[in-house]
This record gives sequence, structure tokens and C-alpha cells, in this order.
Amino acid sequence: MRPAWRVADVRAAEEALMARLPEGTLMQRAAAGLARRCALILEQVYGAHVTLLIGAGNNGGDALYAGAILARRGAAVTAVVLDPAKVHREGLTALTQAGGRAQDQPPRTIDLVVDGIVGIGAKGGLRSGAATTLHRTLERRGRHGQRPTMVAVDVPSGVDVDTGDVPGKAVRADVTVTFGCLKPAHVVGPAAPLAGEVELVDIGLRPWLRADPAVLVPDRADIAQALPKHRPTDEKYTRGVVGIATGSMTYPGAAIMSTAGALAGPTGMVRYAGTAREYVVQAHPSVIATDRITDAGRVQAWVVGSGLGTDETAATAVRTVLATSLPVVLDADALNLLVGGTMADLMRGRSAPMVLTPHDREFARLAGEEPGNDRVGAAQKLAAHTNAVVLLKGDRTIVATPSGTAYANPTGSAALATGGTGDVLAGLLGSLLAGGLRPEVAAVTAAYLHGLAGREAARHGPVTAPDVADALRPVIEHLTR
Ligand SMILES: NC(=O)C1=CN([C@@H]2O[C@H](COP(=O)(O)OP(=O)(O)OC[C@H]3O[C@@H](n4cnc5c(N)ncnc54)[C@H](O)[C@@H]3O)[C@@H](O)[C@H]2O)[C@@H](O)CC1
Ligand SMILES: [K+]
Repeated sequence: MRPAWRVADVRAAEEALMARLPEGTLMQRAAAGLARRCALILEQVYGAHVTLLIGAGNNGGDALYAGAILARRGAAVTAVVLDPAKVHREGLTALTQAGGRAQDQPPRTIDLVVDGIVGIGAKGGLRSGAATTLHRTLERRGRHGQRPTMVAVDVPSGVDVDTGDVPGKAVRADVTVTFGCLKPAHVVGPAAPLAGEVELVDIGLRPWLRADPAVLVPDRADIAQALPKHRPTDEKYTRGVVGIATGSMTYPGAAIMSTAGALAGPTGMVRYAGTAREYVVQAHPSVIATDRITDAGRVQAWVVGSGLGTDETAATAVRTVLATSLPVVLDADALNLLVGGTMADLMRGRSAPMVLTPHDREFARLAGEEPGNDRVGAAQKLAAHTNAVVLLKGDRTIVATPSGTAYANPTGSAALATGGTGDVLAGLLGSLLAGGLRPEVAAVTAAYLHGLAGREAARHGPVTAPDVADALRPVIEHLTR
């Protein structure tokens, strides 16, 4: 897992580390890493036109020192200083001594922009002067008429570093070069896609980061390790049998899609219980189907909700599943049925794992308020309140546990914003729970695989939920090979 830390924790670590080093060491390390990446992007530094956007703090200092390194290698470096009274003096001197220059407007030709407007000292959206300069800069073109490459220093300026919120205008970077550790804005919220590709430069900070990370990001190896490995001695109950209680005569598609998600997972068998049974068996002949949950036979986890509707039959289904001592995924309509009343009591009384999978509107109904600007905090709060793992869907899906650990999924894809893909996710998650994964591991794994499957499906054109379900098996196979 790749951890990301909040600003206060980064500052504390930097202070502890800086106390043992000659002044300016960290900035030199940061600038060296930044210049190295810019040089890689430019391929040929000599003769390249580099513009530095310089704000009032050390973020600008990093950019100025990196600019000095590039100027010494023959780049034409121009610093556009937003507030000359508050510029990083030593950095500016280093730049001019290396042959760079400072002015208040962007030059005509720009191959590469270094965004040193603001870093972890940011408050609110980009200020108006900075936004105007950014706008002008983005109108410029490179030596070959191309759009300039944007490299953000530490974070794209204008984002809220701790929450990943984007309160106003902000830089959209192609590459962000960050120092010491990732910050939440790189991995959650609307800020995450603005960071582009994130490169982490080691400045020796890691041993000094003593606080718990704000959020953890799984990578391929984590997911490959989490996935159950099949053994020759396996039978269906060691692989996990999952029960699906979704869909209805009105919404049979939800039942078919959640079953498809479950079948794509590492399950030994899928049982279905509900009024859409005939449709499900037609679409998936290997599924054992009954009308009622109580007749379903032995399962090791339940998925309930999507397409059930909210009538009495649906409420009975949710109640019946919650009354078992099995792990449960509560999705879609089940979440709406949880709002208020006896369901909440049933949830509180359970000791078996539960995973809630809301999108924003379902979250708002459940929590009584929108997820808001701090999606990690919101998911953590709902998880603590419901005693369930919460998987808050989004471009960067968040998984939060009742004890406060949070994960951000890095494989999100706009392709997944289409009807029925949530059903596939819930089914897959159920099959991972039935396979014995801890609920937060199952949720993180399901989100990751689902995102990869969405990307894979999108390579062949517009994506439908069946495409995502179909893409899951090869994605899982590839990952575990
Ligand atoms: N603290 C350290 O040890 C290190 C810090 N480094 C760099 O220093 C940065 C932090 O430096 P600072 O603490 O000086 O803070 P910043 O440089 O991030 O920002 C502070 C300045 O930005 C202005 N500002 C705040 N919000 C703004 C907004 N929304 N729009 C426009 N301007 C805004 C403020 O007036 C303030 O003067 C890091 O992000 C990193 O780039 C690196 O050199 C590595 C070491
Ligand atoms: K920046």
C-alpha cells in the first residue's frame, strides 16, 4: 500500500528532519528531483523554453532552484514572479546567476511550465492574480506549436492538499513531482486527476513520518496478494459460496449483473434468491436459484439490494439477510431501506462484517448529508456510525473502516459511470467476502479489479455493465498469473 500523509504530519516530519541537516538541504533535494524530471520530459534541455510560475513560498523556492539547474544546462528559463515582494530571494538569485530571468508576464514561447505557485501552504482556491497568470500562460505555445507540458511542484496549485477538494480554479498538471511522501490530494477527490502522473522524490522524510497515514492506496501487488489462491484440495465451500438477493420482476437486469459480478470473482458457487430467479438462471445456468432467501441453502456471504425496490418484499429480504450471522454487502435499494427505523438497530446488533456501497445520493440519504469536500472524512464518519465498512463510489472510490482506516482506489475510470456497473461491483465484492477476505480487503480488492475491468472494457468502445463483468475474469487472471 502506498500511504499519503496530511500537511500537519508532513510539516512535523520536515521539522524533525531539517533540525539535523544544514539549512536548505531539503529544498536542494526537492529541486534536484524536480529538475531531473523536467529534463526527462524535455529530452533536450539545451534550447528549451521553460517558464516558472512563482508564488510567495517555498514551493516557488523549489521551482526557482530547479529552474537554475535547467538554465545551467542551457534552457531559456523565465520566472514569472506573482508577488516580487514575497519571492524566495535566494532561489531567485540562484536562477539569475545561472542565466535565467524574472518578469511579471509569461514569455511568448513556452515548452514546459513549472507550477511553483503554491504547495502544502495552500489556503483556498487559486487567488485571482495567480489564476490570471495561469490562464495567460496556458494560451502560449511551445517551439513546435505544441501545448506546453505542465509540471506541478509538490501539488497542482489550487487544490486542497488534505482533502483533495478543488474549491476554485486550479492547475491541471501532466506530471506532479512531490517530495517525501504522497499527500491526500494526489489520490482522492477531484484534485487527484489534476495531478496527472505523480512522481515521488525521496528527500529522506519517510522515517520521520510518525503519524498514521491519512489514506492508503493499493497497488497491483497488494491486490494480487489479497486474491484467494486456489488449491488442488479446494471444493466450493473452501472457495466460498455467495448468495445474491438482488433484482426483482421490475428490475431483473440488476439480478443478472450482480450475479455476473459474483461469478467473475473467485467463488466456488453462486446461489440466487429472489423474484428474478428465472431470468438469472437463463443468463447464468450454473447458478442455483430459489425464490426466498430462507430456502437458498448454505452460503458464506450475502449481497442484497440492487434492483430490489423498496417495497415490503424488499424490506423482508434485507431484514432476513441482516438477521444471519454472515458477511453482507448492502447495495443500492438496501441502502435506502436502511435509512431510519429498525434496520439500523439490526445493523448495530451484528458482529459479522458489513459493507455498504453507496454512491453520493445514497450516501446523502444514509448519512443525512452529502459527502461534501472531504470524501475520506465523510466515509470514515459513516463507517464509524454504522459499524460497517463503507465503500463510497467515485472517480477515486474510498473504502473506510469503522476504526478509521481509509483507502483510495487508484484504478477508477470514467467508463464505469454507466448503469449496472455498481451491480457488478457488489456481486464481485460478495464473492470476495464469501472467499473469506476481511471486509475492507474485499472492498478495496473489488474496487481495484472493477476499475481495471472498466478500463479494459473501455479499450473496445463505449462500455456497458456486461462488458465490465466480462472483462473481470481476464483482469483477475492477468493479475494472479
Ligand atoms: N517544508 C519543507 O521542509 C520543504 C518544503 N518544500 C516545499 O515547500 C512547500 C511549502 O512551502 P511553504 O510552507 O512556504 O508554503 P507554499 O509555498 O506552499 O505556499 C505559501 C504561500 O502561498 C500563498 N498562498 C496560499 N494559498 C494560496 C492560494 N490559494 N493561491 C495563491 N497563493 C496562495 C501564501 O501567501 C503563502 O505565502 C512545499 O509544498 C514544497 O514545495 C520542499 O522544498 C521540501 C522541503
Ligand atoms: K504547486
